Amino acid sequence: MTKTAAIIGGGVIGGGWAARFLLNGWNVQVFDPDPQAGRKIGEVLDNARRALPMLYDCALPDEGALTFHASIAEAVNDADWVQESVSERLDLKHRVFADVQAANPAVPIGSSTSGFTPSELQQGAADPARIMVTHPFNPVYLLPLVELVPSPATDPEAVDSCKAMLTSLGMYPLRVRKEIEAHIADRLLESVWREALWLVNDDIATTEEIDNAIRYAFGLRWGQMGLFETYRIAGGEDGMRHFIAQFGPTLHWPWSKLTDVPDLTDTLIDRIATQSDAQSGHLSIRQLERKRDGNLIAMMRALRQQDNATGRLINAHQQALRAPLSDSAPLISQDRVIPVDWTDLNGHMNEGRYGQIFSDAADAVLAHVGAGEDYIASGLSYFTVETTTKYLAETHAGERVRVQTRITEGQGKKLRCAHELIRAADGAVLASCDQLMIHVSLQTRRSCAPGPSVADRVASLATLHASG
Ligand SMILES: NC(=O)C1=CN([C@@H]2O[C@H](COP(=O)(O)OP(=O)(O)OC[C@H]3O[C@@H](n4cnc5c(N)ncnc54)[C@H](O)[C@@H]3O)[C@@H](O)[C@H]2O)C=CC1
Ligand SMILES: C[N+](C)(C)CC(=O)CC(=O)[O-]
Repeated sequence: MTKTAAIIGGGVIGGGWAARFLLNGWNVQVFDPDPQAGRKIGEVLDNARRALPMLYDCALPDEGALTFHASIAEAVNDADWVQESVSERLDLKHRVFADVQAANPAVPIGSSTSGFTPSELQQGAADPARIMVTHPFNPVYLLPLVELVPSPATDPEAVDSCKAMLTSLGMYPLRVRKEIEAHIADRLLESVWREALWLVNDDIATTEEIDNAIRYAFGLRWGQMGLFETYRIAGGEDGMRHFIAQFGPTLHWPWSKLTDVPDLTDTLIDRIATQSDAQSGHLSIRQLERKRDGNLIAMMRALRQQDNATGRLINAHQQALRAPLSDSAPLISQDRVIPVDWTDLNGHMNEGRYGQIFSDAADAVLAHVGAGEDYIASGLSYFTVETTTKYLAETHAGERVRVQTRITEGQGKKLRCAHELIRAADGAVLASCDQLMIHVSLQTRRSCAPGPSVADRVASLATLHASG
């Protein structure tokens, strides 16, 4: 049955949560007194619809229904999960929890708070056991981390089910073992932010120079290895011990101003805002969001290829999402969205990627007939010996497509597939590919007859496709 999330507070973060839930098939019920909330969430959702499906090589679940409600009680009434994302004020959050628990006493509540501890959030609550911190990162629909912070009063079962729920949304719940203000990640971000404010305040660097220092170097390192693994390598062959021996003493040198914070005077705020306008003011926030999303997708897809960190998480989520093929005529061998890194300077999908999608389609067909990973590990496989591709219409990033495949020849060593790439929106045929594969032994690297079960599966699908 479709699950329902109530989002209380539909700003930057509530909108991101709404998109994450909706695009993973949940219904979403929003309460936010801001008359602009519907428009703002709609715009975030448009960006999310464009971005999130591009991360995967298969289709996401059908989108859930989004509704707006006139009160907290109405929004949470039948909800399976409540995500509180109101402004960062403890009194406001307490009032929201009171209203939620009066309307739906059993529902678990996650708070997006950047800094409050769960114990602080639970003060005065009717049922503290249902309340925990689930702190996400912007954009919530793309970045997987959620800091999951219970207090000793939080029900451990509610924490376990929250963990499972977040995983099913493709997120990475990091269970924070001891509650602390600003959790783990924001403590780290705060350090960099404070140091950066000093650098601008002391007129040592502009906002753009600081951003360049991050994005041309350690920002790239952090995205795939974090801090400690990176510094282990920086220690050379002797690793962390050598790193600390060399850079330990510098901790006592004046390399940081973190013991102190600059006053946010009007002059400093003006300087930061003016420099930031000069750096990025030519783009609207929505344009910046789209630029950010495209970069994030390209980086995360690269990490998928390496099966590393966030990439490994997305690969595992895709395994859970991918529906098995059924013996239809034709087979639906691919159902996906064209990702942003598949397009070229002409602004459409590059011809090399047609080869990729038809190759992925063939892999799906081979797995379906029993010639997948285990079969290949046993020393048998198919090699492609000929393809003829016709490019019939342009395809663009963000478009949902499917590949329909018929087995047109399936006797002996030969397996011939006729693939058609179809645009989901209007059924237009975008390309076709005739692909001949020959069964081989991976020991001799020469052709040989397939195993009996694979031969039977291929032959029976060829018969089905000849008649269907
Ligand atoms: N902006 C960020 O980068 C991040 C923020 N957070 C946390 O998420 C929470 C929300 O922050 P943002 O989305 O940035 O703020 P925001 O200002 O964009 O959105 C807050 C929303 O709460 C609504 N609101 C105010 N009172 C309300 C009430 N009584 N009931 C329902 N809605 C109400 C406002 O109308 C507004 O739309 C905060 O706790 C913040 O610390 C967490 C991660 C990142
Ligand atoms: C600035 N911030 C403290 C609100 C940041 C966060 O909480 C997480 C993020 O997305 O950077």
